[in-house]
Amino acid sequence: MGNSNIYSKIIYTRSPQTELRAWIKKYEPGKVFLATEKKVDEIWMPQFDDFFQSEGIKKVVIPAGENNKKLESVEKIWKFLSQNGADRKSLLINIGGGMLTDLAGFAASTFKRGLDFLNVPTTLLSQVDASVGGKTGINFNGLKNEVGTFKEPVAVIINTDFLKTIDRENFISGYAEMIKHGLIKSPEHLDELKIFDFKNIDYNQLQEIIRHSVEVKKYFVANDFQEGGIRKALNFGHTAGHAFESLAMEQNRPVLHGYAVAYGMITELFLSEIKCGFPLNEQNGLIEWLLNIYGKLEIEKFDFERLFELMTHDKKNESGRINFTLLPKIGEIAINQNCEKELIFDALNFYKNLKPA
Ligand SMILES: NC(=O)c1ccc[n+]([C@@H]2O[C@H](COP(=O)([O-])OP(=O)(O)OC[C@H]3O[C@@H](n4cnc5c(N)ncnc54)[C@H](O)[C@@H]3O)[C@@H](O)[C@H]2O)c1
Ligand SMILES: O=C(O)C(=O)C[C@@H](O)[C@H](O)[C@H](O)COP(=O)(O)O
Ligand SMILES: [Zn+2]
Repeated sequence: MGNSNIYSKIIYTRSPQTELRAWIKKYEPGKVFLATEKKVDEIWMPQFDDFFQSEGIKKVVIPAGENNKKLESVEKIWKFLSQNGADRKSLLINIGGGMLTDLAGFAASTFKRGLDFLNVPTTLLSQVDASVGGKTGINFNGLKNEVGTFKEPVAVIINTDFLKTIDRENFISGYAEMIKHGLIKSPEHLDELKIFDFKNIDYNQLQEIIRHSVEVKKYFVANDFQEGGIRKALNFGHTAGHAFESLAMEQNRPVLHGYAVAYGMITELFLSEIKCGFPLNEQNGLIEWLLNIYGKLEIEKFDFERLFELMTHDKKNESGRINFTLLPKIGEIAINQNCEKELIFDALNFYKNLKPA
């Protein structure tokens, strides 16, 4: 497993065009390209179109939404790059949420075996998590991120102004990954999240909190780029969370990724108490808080087999065993926690019986 101590340059700015101009200058004229998605294109690109046109940058636009994080969309980007003469020394600028940065990062990292890409994340979730750390990928066969690569963007340009146009659901979806960062590494970060007023957002304060979250992500990425060990911390809540997300998708009642992670964290806090002695009083308080923000995905007993089956595809599994990342306490992780089917069913039953807030 390759470890890496290098990571992309992360730039916080309220003037993304200035930063972009400096990056574009590093590449040959005509060899810089732009990928975005429909909604971001409509809301934000009118402010960028003149700039990109003046730099001679061509754009490909993908339909918005998680169901477009798929092979056909990758092909669309590959074709665009191919038809416009992209080569190994080219740069692809990705502007969008996590769907787009995962997808276009994957397209860039595989086209001609990999060209540079730069992420400009436009959702909270992509600013604190998806655009950073080099996991790229697409969903395949009903499974989350089933095909992907590890390749870091050359830079990530974070501008909190983009967050002024995202809706409340997408804001709190991103918030779940921040809560995860607090739980796995930083009680201080968790405390600031508990008191942050996200009904009345102070964008300067938000930028600082985003920075704290990104620091947690960077720590694990820098120490274990290809997830051989401690990077699995960043997957807390995701073994169950991805199963909930896939189940909801196949039952035509999709949930946002961060919501699924919140449901997954509730389930895995239960397992954390049983397997690692996570304090019960704190577990109760956290679950109540999460239920209050995220509500519940209602599940039935007959869903348990399917959820378990989905978990058997988790990327942390080894030798047919389902491995969770669990917490002995806030800020401490225990990776590779193998749980048997019976215990997983107990956890699902615990989740099922919770009363929505
Ligand atoms: N690579 C990683 O490490 C990593 C980490 C976490 C999540 N992810 C992935 O990220 C994806 C979720 O990302 P997401 O939550 O950003 O979803 P998303 O990209 O689908 O964006 C959410 C919604 O917000 C819209 N949107 C984007 N920017 C906007 C803006 N500035 N204003 C208004 N609307 C805007 C989009 O069109 C979409 O409707 C999932 O596929 C998840 O698996 C990847
Ligand atoms: O960066 C990581 O490592 C993560 O696990 C971050 C997660 O929030 C993210 O959802 C990631 O895409 C999940 O990866 P996967 O390997 O479980 O598909
Ligand atoms: Zn996630």
